[in-house]
Amino acid sequence: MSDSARPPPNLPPRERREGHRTVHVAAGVITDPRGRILLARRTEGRDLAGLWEFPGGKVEPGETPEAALARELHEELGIDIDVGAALINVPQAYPGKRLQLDVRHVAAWRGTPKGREGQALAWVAPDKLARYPMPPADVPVVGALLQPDRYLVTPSPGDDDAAWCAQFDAALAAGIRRVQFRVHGVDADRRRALFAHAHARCRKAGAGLLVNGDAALAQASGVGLHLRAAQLRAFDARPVADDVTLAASCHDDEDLALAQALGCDFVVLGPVAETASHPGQAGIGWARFAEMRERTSLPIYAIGGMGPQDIAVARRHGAQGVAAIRGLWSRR
Ligand SMILES: Nc1nc2c([nH]c(=O)n2[C@H]2C[C@H](O)[C@@H](COP(=O)(O)OP(=O)(O)OP(=O)(O)O)O2)c(=O)[nH]1
Ligand SMILES: [Mg+2]
Repeated sequence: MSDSARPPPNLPPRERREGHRTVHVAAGVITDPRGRILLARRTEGRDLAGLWEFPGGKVEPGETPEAALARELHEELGIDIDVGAALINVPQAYPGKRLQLDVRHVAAWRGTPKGREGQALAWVAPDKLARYPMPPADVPVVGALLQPDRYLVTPSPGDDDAAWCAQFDAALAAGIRRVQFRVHGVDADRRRALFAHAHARCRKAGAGLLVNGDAALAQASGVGLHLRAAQLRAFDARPVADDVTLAASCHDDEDLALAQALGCDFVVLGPVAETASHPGQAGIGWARFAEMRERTSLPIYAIGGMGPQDIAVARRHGAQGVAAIRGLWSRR
């Protein structure tokens, strides 16, 4: 191999060996007045045949993703569209290629969608999307459509449990809908009381609650379980029932693979940036985050120095959104 043909050395080993090319694809979330979403079934003879996808196709050289989406939806469905807000851009490794799946909302459309290339179409209610088998890159897309973009991890209460409870309520009032209960440095009675508060308030707000590390408490109280990275190696099967939310903290490719194998619903990956709790310790950065995201088919929250202001950049790197303690804990 000549020097000029050699891929850049900063790519991880697998990509370097296989010399993956990147394919940019623009796809659209088309919603009807009843809130149903249009899926198309990939036809026989193509890659990922038989799987359901968000309509769209490859961005041609020199074309913007917006123009590509409008062109593809005209060609494939016979509709004219106005491109809306970006939903998520998912980097995903497929055999022999790297996909960048750039998904936009379709703000408005004219015409009646038809499968002009022989593909089956389905209008699917959001809560039924999981019934449609999809390519790996679409799992984070469905996550971005259905699940919260912020995941609050509770701080420890120090010596003021009342203030902790008040701030917990303020976070829910500010729109937090997914919470990991994690408190250190309190005895069992205080912990029980703080958990009871969190549990009652989340139920009332319709927020999902997960407890850090404690499978028994999760089972007994009917909340989700968030596994610490070290716990990923302690289980060889999903430690809670299928209808109980399971999540995990991940730091590297091996953690991500274990979390996916255990059947996690989502994971947290980082630290992406430097955090107040580990000053001077650099994060992995967005490029590395996206690289790890490529080999996982799960919604992934970015953690480490994150706050609401980072959600947009997180989505551009394939993240579900951000997870944080300080960055999401309301300041009164
Ligand atoms: N449109 C679309 N493609 C997806 C999704 N998820 C996913 O992995 N893909 C992959 C499948 C393909 O490898 C690639 C899209 O390429 P494609 O072959 O459909 O491209 P195209 O519509 O331009 O059609 P073609 O003429 O090149 O066959 O992206 C999705 O939700 N929508
Ligand atoms: Mg297509």
